[in-house]
Amino acid sequence: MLGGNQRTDKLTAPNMNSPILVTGASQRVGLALALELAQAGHTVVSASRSVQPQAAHPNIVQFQADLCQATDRQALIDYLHNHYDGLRAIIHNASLWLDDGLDNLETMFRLHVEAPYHLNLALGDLLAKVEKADIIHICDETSSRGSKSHIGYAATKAALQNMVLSFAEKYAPKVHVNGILPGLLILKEGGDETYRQQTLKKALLEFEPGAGPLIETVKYLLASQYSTGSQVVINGGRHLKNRMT
Ligand SMILES: NC(=O)C1=CN([C@@H]2O[C@H](COP(=O)(O)OP(=O)(O)OC[C@H]3O[C@@H](n4cnc5c(N)ncnc54)[C@H](OP(=O)(O)O)[C@@H]3O)[C@@H](O)[C@H]2O)C=CC1
Ligand SMILES: Nc1nc2c(c(=O)[nH]1)N=C([C@H](O)[C@@H](O)CO)CN2
Repeated sequence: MLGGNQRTDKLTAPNMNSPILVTGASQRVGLALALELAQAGHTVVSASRSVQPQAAHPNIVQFQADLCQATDRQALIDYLHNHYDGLRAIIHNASLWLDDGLDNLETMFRLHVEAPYHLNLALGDLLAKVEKADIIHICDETSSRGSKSHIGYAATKAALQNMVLSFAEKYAPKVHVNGILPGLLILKEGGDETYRQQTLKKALLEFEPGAGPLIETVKYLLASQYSTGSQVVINGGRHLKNRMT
């Protein structure tokens, strides 16, 4: 039973002329997400600095871009406007988990804040051309509690999280804008076992989940007809561990 402004399921079906832009899809979580969406029939435009053979799929277009650079972002914006009728979704996944320092802070600001801000503003017209459009910001659960070891990373992810609220209001009702706040997903390759064990024990669910929880959440949000301005936490209950009760 569909009423009011509800959309029919057929509108969430993959539309080959309205791709999903996934930033940072050359490895790990972003790559797994891009391949999952491509296998579901979506056209995926993947924007990263490197082009990877692992991302080769008939439905994936790899667009090489350093999203810290406005000129590269503009080239991506122009490409999308020149080649597609609309844009089904933008998933801002590109990120750098850098140590603290002024240069690294500037880099993370450019990637986590400036790039999503620029792309959301410049691509709003393409998103508005499809019935069901989404913007998803991949934030971090440290956005809301800080991180003494990654102050700049957490601060820039917090800004990314805040922009969910502003763009959700700006683009309603045609474009839904939501944030995903992961805890642990995939540890860095080659990390030491001590760090791994310490990290796993920070959550109630003491295991390394991989890309799955994020992919499931993206699929839910793409299908949702009543979610915007939401922040979906997927952290294994980390916020409840070792509380001062
Ligand atoms: N892994 C985890 O446990 C957690 C991850 N997250 C978040 O989930 C998302 C995915 O995480 P994960 O897969 O580990 O991330 P990675 O750091 O492994 O990959 C980040 C991606 O961003 C791309 N990227 C980096 N810099 C740029 C740039 N200047 N321009 C364009 N693309 C760039 C990289 O591609 P390339 O180098 O080719 O440019 C890569 O594809 C991220 O947003 C992350 O912050 C949040 C919490 C936990
Ligand atoms: N861009 C990235 N962001 C984050 C990463 C990563 O590898 N790349 N990793 C983490 C950690 O796994 C953290 O969640 C647990 O130590 C956080 N963000």
